[in-house]
Amino acid sequence: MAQQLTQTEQWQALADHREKFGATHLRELFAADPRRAGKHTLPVGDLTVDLSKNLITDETLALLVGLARARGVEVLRDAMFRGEKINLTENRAVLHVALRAPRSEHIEVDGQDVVPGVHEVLDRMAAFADRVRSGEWTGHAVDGHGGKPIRNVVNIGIGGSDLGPAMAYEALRAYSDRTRVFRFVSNVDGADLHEATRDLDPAETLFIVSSKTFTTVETVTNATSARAWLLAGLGGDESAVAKHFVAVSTNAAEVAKFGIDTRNMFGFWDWVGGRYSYDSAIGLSLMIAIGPKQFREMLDGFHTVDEHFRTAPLERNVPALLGLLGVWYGSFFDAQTHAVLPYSHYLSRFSAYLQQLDMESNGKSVQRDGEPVAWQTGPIVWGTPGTNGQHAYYQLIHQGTKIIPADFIGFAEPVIPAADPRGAHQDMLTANFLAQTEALAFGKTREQVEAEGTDPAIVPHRVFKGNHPTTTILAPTLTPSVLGQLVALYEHKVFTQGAVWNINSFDQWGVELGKVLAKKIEPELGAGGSHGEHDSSTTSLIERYRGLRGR
Ligand SMILES: O=P(O)(O)OC[C@H]1O[C@](O)(CO)[C@@H](O)[C@@H]1O
Repeated sequence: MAQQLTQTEQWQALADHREKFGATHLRELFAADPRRAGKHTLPVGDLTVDLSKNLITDETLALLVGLARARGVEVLRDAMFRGEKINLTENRAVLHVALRAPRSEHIEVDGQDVVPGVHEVLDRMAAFADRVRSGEWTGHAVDGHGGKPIRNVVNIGIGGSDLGPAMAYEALRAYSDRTRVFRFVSNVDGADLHEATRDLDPAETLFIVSSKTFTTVETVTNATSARAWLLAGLGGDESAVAKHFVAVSTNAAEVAKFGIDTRNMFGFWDWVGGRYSYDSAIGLSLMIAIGPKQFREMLDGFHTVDEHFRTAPLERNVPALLGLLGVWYGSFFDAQTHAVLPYSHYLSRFSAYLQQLDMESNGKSVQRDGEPVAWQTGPIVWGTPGTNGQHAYYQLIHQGTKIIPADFIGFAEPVIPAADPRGAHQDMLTANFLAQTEALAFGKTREQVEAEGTDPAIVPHRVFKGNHPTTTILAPTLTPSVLGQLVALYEHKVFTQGAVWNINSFDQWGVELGKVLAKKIEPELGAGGSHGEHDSSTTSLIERYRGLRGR
């Protein structure tokens, strides 16, 4: 049995340090060291990451790095990059880093170099994307007329087969082909597919059915309904499917069973986890949107941070340090959540994407050997773009009773065209971005409030205690490469935490039970459906539902 995290001398040292740290305020830490910001600001790729507004001293970081070493973060990291099967419960390698490895690299799984296969698929994707983008790939010919060029691309997938491409499309919308419509359907609620297709011409629509397993009920249900919609719109000719459906999957047999020609399938591998997959063929919709060249720039951005994570000493290894800060707050400050607050409207889906990446990876309570953990694991991840959040929930972060460590992500240059006068909003956006972390760190004292002549009865309400920890990530502008860098940063942060906590960040058994029960309940909802064995609450809700539906 591995040594228990909380029994290690490094953990004990951190616990002692936390006791001494007490209520030390960021005001004191900054006052004591004029070089604090410079000392705790680190570059990675195009990103500048300022850790100085965290509740840390040099000693904290040294102790956290010591813990990471003792927990074998570097050892596990190197095993991942070597293609070892570190996903123990599924006996799989974890090689999303191979998806963005240059052609010249060699990474082996079971003695086979996987990099050539990665590039072969990327090349096929690029050729296909170019054909769609140029209008060479046309839809089904109807009534003797030639097929129409594809104007609408609808990705059907869920979880990792949706959140990544949907987030990245939003993020890189400004780099996308604006003459085409891109939509992402995930929810089995028929409203999703209905809204995504109601104004589209089937003759101009391409569906990309994205599913690693190709057995996910939501995706198969939506794809089946999409095919029915297509055929209804194109005169029922089954041969239309080949022109309007392509698949992205690891499961050729299921793709064929569904009726998609496997020549129109783009593959990936079992060593790519769903939530780590949007830089694989799962990103096909994104590649059609932004073009192969910019897609590859995004992959290069990922690779830059992969190399940093692989080679930088832990003391200066940004994703590792971000992960360690999460360990520090989760276990020593009782932080339950972690906010990610991007100051870019284009990153509106970023936190939703990170929710799966982080919470599906590290929402675990047993260790790699199956023993229960006796420490906190992954946080609740949430957030929306600033400045909107400032007018909604920031009140609680500033003056509530909870500690909410937060990442603030901002950009110097706006992405909208230079000629657009609304680019001038950027200074206001950035002023808010900077003001918030300053306010959160330093707050406003009773003395300051009183000195403003505030009514004494109101004074306590206007005090900001400050000392709320934040990390600031600043990039020149949001490009495909920078997006890749940001995502890789969080992937490796999550990895680091999983290694420290000794959990398997690469399986997701916690999603299974609900799926199994839903399968059992579904037939019970229909007219004459038998009553299965359930608790009294579930049984009466099933009955109420049937009553409401007149069954
Ligand atoms: O790509 P698939 O196989 O349809 O799976 C979709 C998603 O379902 C899950 O398995 C569970 O929610 C995710 O991990 C995955 O991203």
